[in-house]
Amino acid sequence: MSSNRRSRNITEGVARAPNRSMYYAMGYQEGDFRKPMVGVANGHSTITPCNSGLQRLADAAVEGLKAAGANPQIFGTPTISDGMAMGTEGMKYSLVSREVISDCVETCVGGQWMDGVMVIGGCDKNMPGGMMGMLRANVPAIYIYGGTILPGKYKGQDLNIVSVFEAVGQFSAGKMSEEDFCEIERRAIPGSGSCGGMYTANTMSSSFEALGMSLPYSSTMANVEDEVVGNVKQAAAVLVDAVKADLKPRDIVTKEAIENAVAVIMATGGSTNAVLHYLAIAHAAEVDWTIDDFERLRRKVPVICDLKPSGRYLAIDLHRAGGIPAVMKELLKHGLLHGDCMTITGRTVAQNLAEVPELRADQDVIRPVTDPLYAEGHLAILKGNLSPEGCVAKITGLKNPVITGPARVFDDEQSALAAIMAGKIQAGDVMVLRYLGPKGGPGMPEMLAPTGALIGQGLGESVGLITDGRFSGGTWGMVVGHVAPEAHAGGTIALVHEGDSITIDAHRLLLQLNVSDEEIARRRAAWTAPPPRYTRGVLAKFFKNASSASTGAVLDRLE
Ligand SMILES: CC(C)(O)[C@@H](O)C(=O)O
Ligand SMILES: [Mg+2]
Repeated sequence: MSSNRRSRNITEGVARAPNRSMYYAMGYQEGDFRKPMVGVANGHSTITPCNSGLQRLADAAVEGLKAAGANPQIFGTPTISDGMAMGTEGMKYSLVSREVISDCVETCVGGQWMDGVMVIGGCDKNMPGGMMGMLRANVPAIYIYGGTILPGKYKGQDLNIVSVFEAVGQFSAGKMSEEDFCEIERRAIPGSGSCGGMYTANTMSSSFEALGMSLPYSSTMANVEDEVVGNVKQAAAVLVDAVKADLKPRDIVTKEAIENAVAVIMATGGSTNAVLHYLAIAHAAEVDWTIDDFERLRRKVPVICDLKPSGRYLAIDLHRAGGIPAVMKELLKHGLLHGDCMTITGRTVAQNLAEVPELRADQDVIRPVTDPLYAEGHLAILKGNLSPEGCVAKITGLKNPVITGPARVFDDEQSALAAIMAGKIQAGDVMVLRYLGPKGGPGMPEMLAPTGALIGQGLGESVGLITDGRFSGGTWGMVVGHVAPEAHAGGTIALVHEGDSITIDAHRLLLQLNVSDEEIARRRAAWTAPPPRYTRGVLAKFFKNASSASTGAVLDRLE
């Protein structure tokens, strides 16, 4: 056992007799105090299908760690369900839960002097929250993704959660029968596992393989399949080896590793949330990374995976086509990954990929770099007088990459959704959803309800939507999120009047309010910040401490 065994701080020496005595109650025997103590951050929860299949993984983790000669210590991490909270006040707690999870991991690992930790999660924020906690604690660690969900089935159609959000728009526009609407609602989510497209959960899990912090093939497994249990057992042995080698997360999560992760996110068409989360992950890792780094990578890395929301396939189809290793092998072959990055396996990216077969000819989920879906990445950083700090848009596959139109201004999500459902939003409009940022929301909620309804009504290509809030990984269309500075911080988005002309230009990466500087200055002089929506509890803490979306909306930026 390497000299770095941190747990000796709580278990060795005469003075630690009272501390040790507590461990005997946990079944420790004399010899156990020389073994590494490894935490298992168990995200199991019956709140949501994303996390309802995790207990058997936590049980396998305990078994695997004991077999590898470690003392496992299970502790819980919470989750909320983005899919259940979407469109409600509850969605304000979604990004907050990222911070709560990272605090849980950091607190338990630090408080108990753990020698290593395995974090097991499912829903969207579990992954970034777990990674941030692992990086802050910086003891040998591995991430276990609970696994994606299988598709629901109806009338020969593969269904997933985004099918239901889009059905709301179709049904409200009279484009779907009530029977179909109700059947889609009932059948879209067939069991446990995280949302099935390349939405936020699968985006973050896939990127962790590229980051080097989870095992090859693990990020696209289906939760209901037995292979996820085998992955946990293998991960337990790998983690104990990493503890012995003192291989810590910050030895792995370097700037080059983050570039690998972002390259895979671009190649797979991943969620806009990845921008926010990798700004936060880089901050936790003390890696020098800014919002402009995404644009540098976007220009280099093509979209080579045909995945929902804007493509055809689900994460399970990607798994069956070769998984993230197949994507990484294709990118490495074309010099789009750093092959020398160390990974949790103790081997480099290139060594991990050496045995991975070339792209199979019998699949069309993953395309060769030489014949991509889109020659450049999809996650673009737009700037302009509406978002001088930068904001995020998915810009591939847009029929109308440039839109200039009258602003339709809403200071909350519910009134915007009501306007869409009532048919009050027309083609050519640019919806402005504001006071939904990190402070204004607070909690920077995701806007899948309005964007899904626009798609369902067939307005996804003709109506622009900008917000200082976020989007779900299931969002696509002419939508721009993370506008910064946010309205509550006095950003220009707060000064937009109904009917103002706004331009969203995906070619020039521009988000512009077409009003004179003098008029904007006059409006700014007259603007005052509204009072905080919450004055107690986690939302008040988030309001007080959250940094701008352009720096990850983190709570521990001291400068
Ligand atoms: C409900 C979804 C699709 O999981 C969304 O929350 C996301 O961010 O992807
Ligand atoms: Mg989400």
